[in-house]
Amino acid sequence: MSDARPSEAKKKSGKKAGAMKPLSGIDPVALSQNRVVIEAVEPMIDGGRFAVKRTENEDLVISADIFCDGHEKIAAAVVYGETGADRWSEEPLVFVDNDRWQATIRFARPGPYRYSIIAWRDVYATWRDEAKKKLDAGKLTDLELTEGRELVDAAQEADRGGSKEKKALAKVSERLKKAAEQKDATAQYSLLTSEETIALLDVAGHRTNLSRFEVDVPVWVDRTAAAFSAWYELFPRSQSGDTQRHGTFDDVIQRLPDIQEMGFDVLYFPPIHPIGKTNRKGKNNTLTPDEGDPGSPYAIGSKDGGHKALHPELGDFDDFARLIETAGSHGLEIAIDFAIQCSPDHPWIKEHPEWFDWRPDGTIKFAENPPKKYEDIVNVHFYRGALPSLWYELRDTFLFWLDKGVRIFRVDNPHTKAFPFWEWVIAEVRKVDPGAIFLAEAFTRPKVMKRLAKVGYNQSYSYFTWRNEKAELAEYLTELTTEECAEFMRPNFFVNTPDINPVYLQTSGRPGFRTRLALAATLGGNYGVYSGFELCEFLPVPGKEEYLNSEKYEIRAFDWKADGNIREDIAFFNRLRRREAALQDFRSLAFFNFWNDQVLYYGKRTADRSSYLLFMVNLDPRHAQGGHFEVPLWEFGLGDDASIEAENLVSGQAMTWHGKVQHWWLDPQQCPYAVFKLTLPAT
Ligand SMILES: O=P(O)(O)O[C@H]1O[C@H](CO)[C@@H](O[C@H]2O[C@H](CO)[C@@H](O)[C@H](O)[C@H]2O)[C@H](O)[C@H]1O
Repeated sequence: MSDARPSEAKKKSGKKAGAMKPLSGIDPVALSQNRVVIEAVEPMIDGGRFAVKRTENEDLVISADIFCDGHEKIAAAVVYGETGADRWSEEPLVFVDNDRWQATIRFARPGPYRYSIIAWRDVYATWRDEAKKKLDAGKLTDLELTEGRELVDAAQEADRGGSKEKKALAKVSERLKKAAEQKDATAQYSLLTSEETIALLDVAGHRTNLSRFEVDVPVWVDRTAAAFSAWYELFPRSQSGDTQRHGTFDDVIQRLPDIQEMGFDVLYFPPIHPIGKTNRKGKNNTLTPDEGDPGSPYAIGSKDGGHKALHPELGDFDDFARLIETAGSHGLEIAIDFAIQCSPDHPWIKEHPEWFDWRPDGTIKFAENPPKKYEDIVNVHFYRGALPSLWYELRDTFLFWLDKGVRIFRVDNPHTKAFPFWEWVIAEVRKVDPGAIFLAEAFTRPKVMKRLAKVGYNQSYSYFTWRNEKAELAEYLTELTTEECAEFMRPNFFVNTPDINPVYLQTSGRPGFRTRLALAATLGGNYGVYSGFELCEFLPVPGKEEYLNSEKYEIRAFDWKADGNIREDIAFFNRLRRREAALQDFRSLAFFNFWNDQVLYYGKRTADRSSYLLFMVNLDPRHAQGGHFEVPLWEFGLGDDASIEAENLVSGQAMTWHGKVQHWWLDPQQCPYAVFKLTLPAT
């Protein structure tokens, strides 16, 4: 049973070993400690370079391939704790299949954590296994019992367990000795295999050939809102109800009950800072503004201040504080835009010329996101003279707004800024508030979007806005929910934005708005709506995805309860999201068969099936679509002919589906979606 140590082996062999100097430089004694292999650890991002993301109390299922040479038993555990903490916890890994082991852990509070895996040869379990086989074969000898007793004795010397366990072990050892003196094999065997002795050795016994996975895998834990939230975006200046009067924070306060009624969690504003005059844009993105045109709020900075100032016509910091507080009392958290760019009138340009990229003719290039041109703003530079002073100023700007009660930041165009800056500044802000949330507004190449999520962004804009067909929706959602990116990237499914008036919505009428709402609210953990969506606003600048008379360039007024609105649909889905746990886990998604390419059919569920929802969405806004579909009876352990209760959550009608194949019909003029809650029939 025991491993002969090299010196003992040499003594026993009686021969003189050759020159014991490794030619390869590899010390065989040190290497022999790595008998237990730990590999293919999941989840882990880029070898541990970036953190896996979870929310507070969300399951983190960890798995790894763990094995050892020979046939001996092994044991393994996840060790985990807060980054930098002195003491970590331990959770045993359980063998699954094919050398794969698994454990589930959770973290209760937002912050940085780490986990690793340890594994060892479990010589005591191996002894029990062999002793049992011999006992069953009637061949258990004194020798086996002696080996068992030696393991208990050796455990007393191990550097594990406390004085309580050591005392208990000494007692077991004493009892074993007595039984051995009395040649009582039965007593020895039952004591050596008793639950008490097993538990004692578990806590205090040697861990032979203990291996530790070489990486302490980082895990970032967010508050729940990072993964599950419904956003509503509005321009505060358009909330007065009068195009001739600039809206104020108090006007926004007046609108809070209305937004609460629709059930949103986050109320997000485009920039609320002073707006520059130089190169100001006029209505419909023209470069010839009329006197009195308010300009794009993204053209930040004027004589009234920059990123730490408020647009004077919106109100002052007292008004803003009142808005934050009142929003909170309506269950709404305020998110603001963080757009690192400057109007040519921004105070930074004079105060910190070194932060900008001056051209030989003494000008600064205006910003663009090809093919879009932003003639009214210039970008800062992130290196050279801007490093590190600009980085600290931006960090302090985030902290400034944290101090004002803002904890959610939608960051404009982060892919055009430096990745290292984001990694640094997000870490800095999280030191002050681990619950701060950053949403990356980057519509760019997939790998760039993923990198932003890896360096710390909690949420990401996505391509959802342009995925309309059944196959492309299923393919995109499958990627987001099942591939590696699901461990670190959380999309926010915006149905529209002030920059995106999707062609589908321009052409689909009210049914299309209801369809896109149903998809975003039920497929997305996070989803968002830009105001006007509830009114089915769709008028585009001809041939473009831009809204005609966009609020980006003028003050608008809306009748928020105009006929034909879809506020009830929005409220329905937001209520459902809050009530049904199945909708709160973005990844609990499965697509099922509906034999019609115009109907997307999918399910969301909790692990215990206590919340199990099915969704059918007609993607064709013009025609009724129907067909046969499969009821996932197998998910409940039922056969194809079994029955299941299905409650239609749209109509409230309860029904029983008998058998796996059923039929449904979706008329977009009536309702383009159906939602069913499944439960097993009462027995
Ligand atoms: O470039 P994106 O498509 O990611 O859009 C975001 O950033 C733009 C620049 O900040 C912003 O554009 C708006 O503001 C500009 C500066 O004032 C202005 O020139 C553009 O015409 C206007 O659309 C866009 O709104 C934002 O979402």
